[in-house]
Amino acid sequence: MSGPDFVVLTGFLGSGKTTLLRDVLARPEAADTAVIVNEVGEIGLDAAILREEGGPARMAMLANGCVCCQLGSDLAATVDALLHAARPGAAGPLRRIILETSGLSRPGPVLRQLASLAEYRMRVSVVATFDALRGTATADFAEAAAQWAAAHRIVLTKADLVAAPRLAAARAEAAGLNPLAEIVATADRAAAVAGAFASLAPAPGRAPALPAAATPHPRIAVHLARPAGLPAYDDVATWLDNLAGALGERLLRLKGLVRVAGSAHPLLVQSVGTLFSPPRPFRDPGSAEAAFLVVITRDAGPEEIAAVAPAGLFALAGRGGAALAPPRGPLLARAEAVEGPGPR
Ligand SMILES: Nc1nc2c(ncn2[C@@H]2O[C@H](COP(=O)(O)OP(=O)(O)OP(=O)(O)O)[C@@H](O)[C@H]2O)c(=O)[nH]1
Repeated sequence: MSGPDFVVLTGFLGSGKTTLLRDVLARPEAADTAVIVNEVGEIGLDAAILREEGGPARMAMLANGCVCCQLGSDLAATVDALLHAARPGAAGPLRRIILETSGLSRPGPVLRQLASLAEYRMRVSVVATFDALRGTATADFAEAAAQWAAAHRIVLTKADLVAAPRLAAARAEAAGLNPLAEIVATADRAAAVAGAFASLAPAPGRAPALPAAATPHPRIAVHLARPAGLPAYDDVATWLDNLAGALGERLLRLKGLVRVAGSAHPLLVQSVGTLFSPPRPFRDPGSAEAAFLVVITRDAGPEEIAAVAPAGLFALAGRGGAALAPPRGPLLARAEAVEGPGPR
């Protein structure tokens, strides 16, 4: 049996995370939702209603049964406390936990902390806000680029402040930055709020379409890598390791299905930043022939990826900016296993 959905709500400073949270908490279906916020005051909670002072998590029960909790120093302990908290009058177990992260944080380290809670079998996903008014203006911040690239879903905010053509353009920008993400782009605020936190549908086992034009920001590139043949597992593992080492923080996201010699099913391979989920067989029948990796990078051109050893393992197609920065060389922080979201 699987546990609750765990949504990491990310997005740059001022992009509308707290407003989105406040709006979802006002909905009747939020009764089985818990939220973890950095600043209790942010969503208009009176600190005085927080009833647990000494425990690992300070909590408040909202009128509709939703639990609100302040992030403690230890995320795992906070989540643990939430899942075990008594909820008077609540119908059943929590169905969803939403963590609002700081506007200047990257999702990767949060996902790493969640890996220690694997026993709860939560379905973890990353939802990022994208300010329709500002668009890609914040993409020069490495954190903003990392947030969008990590997202399974990107929600356009401030749609009420822009005209329909700008909303459509913003949708295309978001899709161009991360073709793996589902995009919620609607001027209907209620639909946007509901869509932002709905359970994610499984993704088809095929490569997403690359944007027809360059990505909407010159420093962010989306590459489609296809294996040149049927590689050995060890060669793919070495290539991924070398890619993470060569790009370091410039590797924003990687996801795909790769057939390897001796395996009946393609392997689902994915990372958020350089944090890799353990590769696992992807048994979707429609994916038997699938073989592709989508690699989203910042300041890294296709030639740099093509040079990763073993060279020639993948053939590259790419869209995006030129390599602006020289390779930084292997980072000490290496790929680390995280329990990522399921195949999508
Ligand atoms: N008109 C309009 N204003 C919005 C919307 N979303 C957010 N805002 C405004 O934008 C500002 C920032 O919104 P927040 O929700 O606080 O953004 P945030 O991402 O939580 O910001 P940080 O906590 O600083 O990272 C506030 O003044 C909000 O009222 C929206 O959909 N429409």
